[in-house]
This record gives sequence, structure tokens and C-alpha cells, in this order.
Amino acid sequence: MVTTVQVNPQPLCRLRPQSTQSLTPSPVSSHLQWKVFIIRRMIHADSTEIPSSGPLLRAEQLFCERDERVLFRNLSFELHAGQLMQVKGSNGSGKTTLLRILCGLNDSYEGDILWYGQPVEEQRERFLASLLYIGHRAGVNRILTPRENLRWSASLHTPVDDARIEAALARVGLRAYEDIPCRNLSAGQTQRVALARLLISPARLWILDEPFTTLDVHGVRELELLLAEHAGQGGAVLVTTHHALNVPCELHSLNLDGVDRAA
Ligand SMILES: Nc1ncnc2c1ncn2[C@@H]1O[C@H](COP(=O)(O)OP(=O)(O)OP(=O)(O)O)[C@@H](O)[C@H]1O
Repeated sequence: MVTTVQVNPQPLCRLRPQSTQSLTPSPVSSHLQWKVFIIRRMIHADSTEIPSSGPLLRAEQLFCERDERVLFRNLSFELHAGQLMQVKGSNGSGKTTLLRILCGLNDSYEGDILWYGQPVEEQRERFLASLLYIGHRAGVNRILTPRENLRWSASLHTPVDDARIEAALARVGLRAYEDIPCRNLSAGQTQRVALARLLISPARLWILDEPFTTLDVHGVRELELLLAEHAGQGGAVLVTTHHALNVPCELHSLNLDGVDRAA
């Protein structure tokens, strides 16, 4: 069963305007710097006012089939500001596929995905500027250190000062590991580098695929608190996990084991 509750929607963290100078790449920019420049310009397109009511994200009548096997049909749900929703289901039920569809990483589906009531394909840049997706691959560059990874991540959105990066790394338990190349970190520590991005991102919508994997007991608890904190500040979280969440807030669920798969 899908539960949806409207809570007081509040702007979480509006993107701050920046000077033109800070958005201009140097004449000797590398290809990489240009990519960052373009992405940052896309993100700054998200300066328009957003409606203060209605669901942030709405999926309507989603249908997806893989290898002639229906994963879901007539799948509709809403995610409001302030909501934390766990996507449940057995192995192979389509959780990752659904999350990738919502993020625009998989277009083999039918149906509508709306962001603030408007189709995402009509406002792709704005939607992506509001989204932080952490998938199975942590998105951590193993050559870089945790600090460098966060600086790189921050360079894609609003600038984040070093103090905030240090605080983020400390909160995820990586104090004293800031300057170790990530290839020398454990699996759980690498996952913590990825999760530190949650603490420096301005994204309102977090879509997280199995973020608890490899975390120890303390890390699981910290992440549960972080998800609840984000929802409590008017953000929204869609998370898959086989872990039984213990969060200090209302938890909504979307169970893919119960969806329509009729041929
Ligand atoms: N690239 C692909 N091409 C074809 N079929 C795929 C592909 N990726 C996944 N599938 C199939 O889609 C189905 C759903 O996979 P998905 O990864 O979404 O499941 P899941 O619910 O996330 O599973 P798990 O709990 O094991 O992570 C599976 O049957 C899988 O075989």
C-alpha cells in the first residue's frame, strides 16, 4: 500500500545566485572544466520560483517491461516535501529500475513523471538541479581523496567552503581519512565518502539505492538520522533498502512486490 501525507512544504535550500565571474571558465580551461561550467550553468537555471504546494514528485501509470517480463504496470505514487519513502520489494522486483527511471537514467518505460506538477522532460535541467542520486556505484573517484571527491562534487553546484567539507567528512566518520586516496579505503569508508555528498548538496530530492550496504551499525544509525533530518527540513527521500529502517519520523513505503504485473 502506498501512503502519502502532505506535510508543511518549506523551501529547503534555495540556490544562491553567483557572480558571473565565478561561472566563467578560464581561457585555458580543460575539457573537464568546461563540462563543470556547463553543468553549473544548467544548475543555475533553477532560479525560478517553485510552487509551494502539491507533491514534489508524482509518478503516474508507470509501466516497465524487461526481457518480456512486466516489472510494474499502473504504478502511481506521490512523494511530498517532508516525506521519507522506502521502496521495498524482493530481489529483481524492479526497485533499481524504478529509481533509474525516476532519475532519467532509464527511458524504457511508459507513463508520466511529474516534478512540481510538470513533466520532467519539459524541465530536465531544473529537475536534475534538485536531485541527488546515489546508486549502487558510489560515484566516488578512487584516485582522489575524500576531500577532493567532495570538492569535485561541490564544484557541480553551489560552492561549498572547506569548513563545510571538513564537517561533512567528520560527520560520516572520516576524520583523519580526508587525504587518503579512496582506493585505499574500505568499502564502508568509500560508501561514507559518497554519503558525505548528502551533507553538502543543495538538492531537495534524494534518491538513494541501497545506501546502507557496507555500513556498520553506527553508520546505519547515522544515515537513518540524516534521512529523517532531510525530510524534517522539507526535503524528500526515496530510498531502497532490504534493511528494516528505524527512523525518527514517519516512514512511507512503496512495495513493488504488490504491484500489477498482469500481462
Ligand atoms: N540492463 C538490464 N537489461 C535487462 N534486464 C535487466 C537489466 N537490469 C536489470 N534487469 C532485470 O530487471 C529486473 C529488475 O532488476 P532491478 O535491478 O531493478 O531489481 P531490484 O528490485 O533492484 O533487485 P535487488 O533487490 O536484487 O537489487 C531483474 O529481473 C533484472 O534481471
